[in-house]
Amino acid sequence: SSRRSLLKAKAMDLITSVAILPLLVGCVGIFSLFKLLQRMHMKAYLQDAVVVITGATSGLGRECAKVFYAAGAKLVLCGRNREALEELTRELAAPSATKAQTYKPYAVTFDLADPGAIVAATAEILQCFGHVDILVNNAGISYRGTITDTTVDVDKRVMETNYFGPVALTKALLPSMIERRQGHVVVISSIQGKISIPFRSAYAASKHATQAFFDCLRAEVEQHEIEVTVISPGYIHTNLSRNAITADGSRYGAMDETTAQGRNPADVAKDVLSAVGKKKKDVILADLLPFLAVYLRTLAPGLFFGLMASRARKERKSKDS
Ligand SMILES: NC(=O)C1=CN([C@@H]2O[C@H](COP(=O)(O)OP(=O)(O)OC[C@H]3O[C@@H](n4cnc5c(N)ncnc54)[C@H](OP(=O)(O)O)[C@@H]3O)[C@@H](O)[C@H]2O)C=CC1
Ligand SMILES: CCCCCCCCCCCCCCCC(=O)OCC(=O)COP(=O)(O)O
Repeated sequence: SSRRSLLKAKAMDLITSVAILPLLVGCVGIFSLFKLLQRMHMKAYLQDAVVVITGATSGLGRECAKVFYAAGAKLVLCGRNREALEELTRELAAPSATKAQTYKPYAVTFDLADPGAIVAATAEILQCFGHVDILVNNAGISYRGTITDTTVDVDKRVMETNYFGPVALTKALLPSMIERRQGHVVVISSIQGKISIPFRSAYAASKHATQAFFDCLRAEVEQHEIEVTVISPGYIHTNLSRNAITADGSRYGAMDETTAQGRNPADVAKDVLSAVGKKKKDVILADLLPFLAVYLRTLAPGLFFGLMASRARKERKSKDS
């Protein structure tokens, strides 16, 4: 009887391996096919798409310009510094390995903190290629300071650049997207649009407002076939901390260690391209700790606020010593 049960066990092994193997092969095959179709769809979506990128003069915006250009997008590059935009255009025109058909970008210069300039810029943007398919609201400034020392003018400046500017530009471009029943609004927010850390009040507030506004927009424009993607990166190695403003409105001017140790902007730009190509709705591009912090804020707010208070105490102490 022991021989019979051994045979039975062997037969069972054979049956399960015969059944599991094709199942595994099938799953891998379906997954690969799904990935291939996704890549093909992404390629078709980005090739010839008219993409407007704000803050294209440096950092993440500049790298986004490179990846969207290489994907065959028709770019409208925005920033305040015309020379930097022209230099980028020359760099993009240099021979590269891309197989996609590429197009010479247009440059539109305007200050996002100036509502009048946004109206004029919108007309110029729409004239470049006749319409806009994808708007990447990337431009932004950061801030460092204590709430008690910071003038309300500084709060407003950060809000104007990071929140009212993108909101005004989006509102100005939306009617033409709605009319075509086609469009995609992307916004580069921050992990600080989901959690608030000490000495970043104006910046975190502007990014929380951004998250809220574009979440509302997503729901409202779904009926017009318009996509909305909110991207929340963690630290990136750019000039963000150097360009940050302080409590009295002066430039911070230093490269913080957190920024210096941040992700390579070229890698983040690839993730942005992928999120846009896949029409993702909300994406966090950060390391494990900030990622967990977002969940801690929701699941155990008391603990999160305690950690932030201790962070504030430590930072104040290290500044005083
Ligand atoms: N670096 C980081 O750690 C992180 C960055 N982010 C976000 O990424 C985005 C890009 O920042 P990043 O590349 O890091 O920083 P950079 O300082 O390198 O780039 C900021 C860009 O925004 C533009 N800009 C700033 N103010 C204005 C304005 N008033 N009008 C028009 N353009 C303006 C700048 O253009 P100009 O040449 O005119 O100054 C520049 O191109 C920002 O929204 C930032 O909040 C999010 C998470 C982390
Ligand atoms: C279950 C365990 C959870 C542990 C959580 C511990 C909490 C740790 C706090 C981590 C804080 C991360 C802050 C990340 C901030 C960030 O990435 O900001 C991106 C920016 O926008 C950077 O701008 P800045 O001007 O501040 O350089």
